Amino acid sequence: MNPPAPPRLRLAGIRKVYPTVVANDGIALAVEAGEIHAVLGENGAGKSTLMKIIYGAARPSAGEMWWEGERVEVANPAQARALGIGMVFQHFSLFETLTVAENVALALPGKPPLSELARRIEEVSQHYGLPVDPRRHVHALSVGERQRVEIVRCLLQNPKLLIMDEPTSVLTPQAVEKLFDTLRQLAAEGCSILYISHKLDEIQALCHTATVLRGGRVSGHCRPAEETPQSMARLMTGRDLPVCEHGPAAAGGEVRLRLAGLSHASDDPFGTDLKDIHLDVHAGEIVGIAGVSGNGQQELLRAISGEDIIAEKFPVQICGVEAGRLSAGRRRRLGLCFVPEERLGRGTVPSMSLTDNAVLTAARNARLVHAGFVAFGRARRFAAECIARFDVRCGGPQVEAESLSGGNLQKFIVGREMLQAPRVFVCAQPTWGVDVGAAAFIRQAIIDLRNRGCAVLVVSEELDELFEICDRIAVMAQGRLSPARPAAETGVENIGLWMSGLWPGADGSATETGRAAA
Ligand SMILES: Nc1ncnc2c1ncn2[C@@H]1O[C@H](COP(=O)(O)OP(=O)(O)OP(=O)(O)O)[C@@H](O)[C@H]1O
Repeated sequence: MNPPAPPRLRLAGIRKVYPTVVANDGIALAVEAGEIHAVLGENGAGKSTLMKIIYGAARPSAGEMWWEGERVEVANPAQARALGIGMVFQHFSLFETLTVAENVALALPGKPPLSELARRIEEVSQHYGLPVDPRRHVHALSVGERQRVEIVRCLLQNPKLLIMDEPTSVLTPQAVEKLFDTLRQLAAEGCSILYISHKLDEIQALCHTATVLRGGRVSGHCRPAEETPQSMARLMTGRDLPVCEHGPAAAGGEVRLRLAGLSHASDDPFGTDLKDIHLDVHAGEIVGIAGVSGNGQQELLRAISGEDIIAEKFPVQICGVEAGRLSAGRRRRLGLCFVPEERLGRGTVPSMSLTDNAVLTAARNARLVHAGFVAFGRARRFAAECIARFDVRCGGPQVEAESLSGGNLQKFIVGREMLQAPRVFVCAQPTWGVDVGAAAFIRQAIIDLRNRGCAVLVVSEELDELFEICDRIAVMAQGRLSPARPAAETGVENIGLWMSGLWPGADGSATETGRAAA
């Protein structure tokens, strides 16, 4: 009898030390051909670091990697690709001004003629049900289409192992289903898949096996189909998931944020113009905005936060002040705090420390400036309080924002804004990339903020999240906003229908019922 084939990938004793943290510590892992293997763990558990080591994008401090029975050292991604390892990153790595085919050409060895490449792209995209037009420019593609390009680019190299780091955070539920079909087909053809996600129901639906990391070490293995999301969360965190406590909103709070016929043309030729948006958010309530991204949410958030100054004062009113022409700083002084969707670059300056990043938005509200000078002691204490209260796993207030794992940076930004005791809190995608325990914590913190009388506006693509925390929900489609309905009086299906722009009175002008409901 032949001895069993060695696993496709085997890791032994992988260790990675960063200056302030041991990100991976003695990690062992084996993946067989055709296996879809999840890597689970809280934010900062070391998942992305481990994937980068396998893909040659980070060098381990110690440990061994075996590929189909052979000991290998992967010094860079080109070597990983030559072995047959492909990776789709959490953040896209495409050049927007190039076409799909040109982007793909950049990742392939040699210089295949573009016409030949276009034919191969079409072949692969047809075979795996991933429609992609090789001639289109990337800037004109939706996020779902861009992700298909990333996957097709990997598949053209016939990978034997595909690594996917949180691939579904930007996808609609329908696109997730399609992606899963593709991944199942790949696995059936013998490709191994390493899959990272915080969405435990997705892991259950897709993955055959799972390795759980905690604090950089392997804390367990499981078969997701035999677990529940709760039991997997317990394996990751060592405790039960908290349940959100959400009572009814206090009635009769004053209007803190009013959008009064807000129209605004987007600066971006591929952006969405805002069209006659009406909405009131009262003290002591949470209003959610649902919708597929790219329907004007970014433009709306920019118009509210002051990143975009609009033509007139009255369409944006914050705490009774007509604020449409005020700068972002002046709006913050009125009591507005804001969490943008993009963590690095807009939410924080990547190369600055957490303390300095705290000063950037909390200087006035948290009194971090005294007599015109930054009070660094206070700023450090503020950042340290944020780290402690929001359980931000990092080396301390002095570390650079870019050294935090995605979820921990999100917790820091949300904490920094909430600790300023906002009167109006506007938050985009509050739990993007955040682990289940931290997501429950952030949702409860938003509810507590509302219970203390803050007016809260949450923009999220996750309908379950909106239904869990919001008092009223509106939908954004093609630059328009539907009436906001009490969450208890509507359902996922109804909101899903409205996402295509089909709400009562959606004929181009806000209706009286719409305005009354808003
Ligand atoms: N370039 C870096 N420099 C310093 N520390 C880093 C760097 N990259 C990661 N770390 C640290 O290593 C630890 C593990 O981070 P990693 O990104 O692997 O976690 P993760 O499990 O992928 O988290 P998330 O789910 O939030 O993405 C974290 O404490 C992080 O702060």
